Amino acid sequence: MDAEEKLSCYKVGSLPTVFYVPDFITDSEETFLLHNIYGVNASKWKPMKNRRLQNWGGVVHEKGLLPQPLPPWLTNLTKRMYEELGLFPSPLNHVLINEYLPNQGIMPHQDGPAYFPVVAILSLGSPAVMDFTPHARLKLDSQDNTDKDSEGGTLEIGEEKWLDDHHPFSVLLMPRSLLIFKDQAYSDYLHGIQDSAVHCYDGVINETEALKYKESDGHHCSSEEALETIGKEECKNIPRTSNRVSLTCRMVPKVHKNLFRF
Ligand SMILES: O=C(O)CCC(=O)C(=O)O
Ligand SMILES: [Fe+2]
Repeated sequence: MDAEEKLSCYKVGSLPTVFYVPDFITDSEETFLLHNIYGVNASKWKPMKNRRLQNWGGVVHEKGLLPQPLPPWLTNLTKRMYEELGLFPSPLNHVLINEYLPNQGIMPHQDGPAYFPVVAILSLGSPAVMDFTPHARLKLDSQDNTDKDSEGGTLEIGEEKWLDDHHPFSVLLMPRSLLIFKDQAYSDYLHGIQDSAVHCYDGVINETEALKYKESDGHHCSSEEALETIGKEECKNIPRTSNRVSLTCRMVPKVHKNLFRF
């Protein structure tokens, strides 16, 4: 099986370019990564308004990357992603690590133009739901909405209409899973995580794939309490009881060897 065939087994939802790989890493690899992430000098954490982050691989500018080598504890992972996924034209050279407290998230956004348009997000710690919303330019304006509404009235919130069969969708990100999205999912959609301590996973595009692994894992997940409630029909909510740490792994094609040669 080549990389493309292998990846097609992990396709979720109706877009051809969203993939969810449950248990991409093992428990001990998760522990190893968290140990290194929390072992760095405190100054490596950059506080943001609603999360904090570590930047590895160098500084990304609009025009490219001022590179720094990735630390050895990340290179096994990036090498594996490069080789196994077969989606990047050259080895991944940039990793952004985000840490979210249970009530923190990230505003809907599109990743910057400096990156090659494939992103691989590894999740650690607490589960979370990531929401994808079609870009505003793909929204029919309110006049169009009213025209298309069969009742002739105004649309309720949540009934927005989108061009070309674009629809909002959500993905449940379990610990140790890998989410990959590219092309249309990268350029036509914003992605974000709500900053609430409870996430609803009703209707996520990968419910089966995400929950299949929960029964058998038997490990001591930092979010065990949260996991217990998952999968019960009456309660499709995840209480985010502990921190979530994500590793956003990407490739910046344009690398600047010299600081002054931008
Ligand atoms: O934490 C995540 O899963 C998403 C992070 C993200 O979208 C980003 O760093 O651009
Ligand atoms: Fe992002």
